[in-house]
Order: sequence, then structure tokens, then C-alpha cells
Amino acid sequence: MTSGSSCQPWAVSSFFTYTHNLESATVKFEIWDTAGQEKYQSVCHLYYRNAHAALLVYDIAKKETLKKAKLWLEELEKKFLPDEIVIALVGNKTDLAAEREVTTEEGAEFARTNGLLFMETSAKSNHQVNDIFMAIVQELLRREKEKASAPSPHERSTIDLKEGTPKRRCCWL
Ligand SMILES: Nc1nc2c(ncn2[C@@H]2O[C@H](COP(=O)(O)OP(=O)(O)OP(=O)(O)O)[C@@H](O)[C@H]2O)c(=O)[nH]1
Repeated sequence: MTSGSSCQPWAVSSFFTYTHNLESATVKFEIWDTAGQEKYQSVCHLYYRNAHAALLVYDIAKKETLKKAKLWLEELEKKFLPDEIVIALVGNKTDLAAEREVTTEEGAEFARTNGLLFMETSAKSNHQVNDIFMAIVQELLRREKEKASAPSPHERSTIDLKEGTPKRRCCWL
């Protein structure tokens, strides 16, 4: 719990840390599992405000949980700028395929239209659980790389009006 925070302890059900070594980087996961119920929605941002990524997990066997995931997405969109955070939509409980209420296509389409990563998992049978975390890490690393290779704002906005002559004047857009 954050000391001095007004957030209630019951808004987070668990916290885990895990370190994973990749060839190019060591990644330390600090995972906050926030309570999914809407009554805690207004306080949960105190936990995820500095987050690099968020997983919106729904139950493929309960359609209403996808609706709740959509509400959580709206909440995240209020708190973060676009591209400030990697968001993954996760359809969990693939082991309950016989009780499925949300098709893979439905989840994938919602993720695609909202620019989210998407995967279906089963925490019970450990299906694709590691994969979704790895997909998030790859996306974070890709964004870091893109930022590092992007020209700085000054470089981008400088236009040399006298190319080939000494740089006496330039235009700052
Ligand atoms: N069959 C199956 N059951 C699962 C799976 N993952 C979680 N469960 C069960 O689903 C129930 C709810 O799991 P939780 O992890 O508490 O779900 P939650 O969404 O975090 O719940 P909140 O804390 O209320 O947000 C528990 O009984 C779990 O054992 C899964 O992949 N397959």
C-alpha cells in the first residue's frame, strides 16, 4: 500500500514481482491485481497511475465481463494519453470452451478497433499466460526503440532555408 494514500487496501487483491531476463534487457514486472468491481474503480487509478501497461481481463464464459472490460478501458483512456501505456485485452478461461459466450473474433475485433493487444488465456491450464506478458514486453521495447530513434523535437522542426550555404538562418516551426 502506498503510505499516506487515501486508496483503500481492498481495492487491490494482490501484488507480485517477477524478473525476467531477455537477450536485450532485464525486465522487472511489478503486477498489481486491482479489484474488478466498479465500486473500486474511482480509487484504483492511485495504483496504476505510473503503470507502463495494463491488462483488461474478461471471462470468455461471461459476456458481461467484456462489457466491464470496456468500462475499464474508458477509465484508462481518461487517465492516460494515447500511447502512454500498453493495454492488452485478455479473454481468460479458454479451458471453459464449452461455456463460451464471447467469441475469439469478438474480443479480437474490439481489441483491434481500440489499438489493444489481444490474447486468449487460461490461468487454470497456464495457456498463453506467459505469452501475453511477453507480448506486452515486446511492445514496450518496440515503443522505446521507436522513441530513441525518433528525431528530437528541435531536429524535427528545424528547416535550413539555405541548404548548401553556411547555416545562418533557420526556421523554427
Ligand atoms: N476455469 C477457470 N477458472 C479460473 C481461471 N482463472 C481464474 N479462475 C477462477 O475464477 C474465479 C475468479 O478468479 P479471480 O482471479 O478472483 O478473478 P478476478 O477477476 O480477479 O476477480 P475480482 O478480484 O473480483 O476482480 C476463481 O474461482 C478462480 O479460480 C481460468 O483460467 N479457468
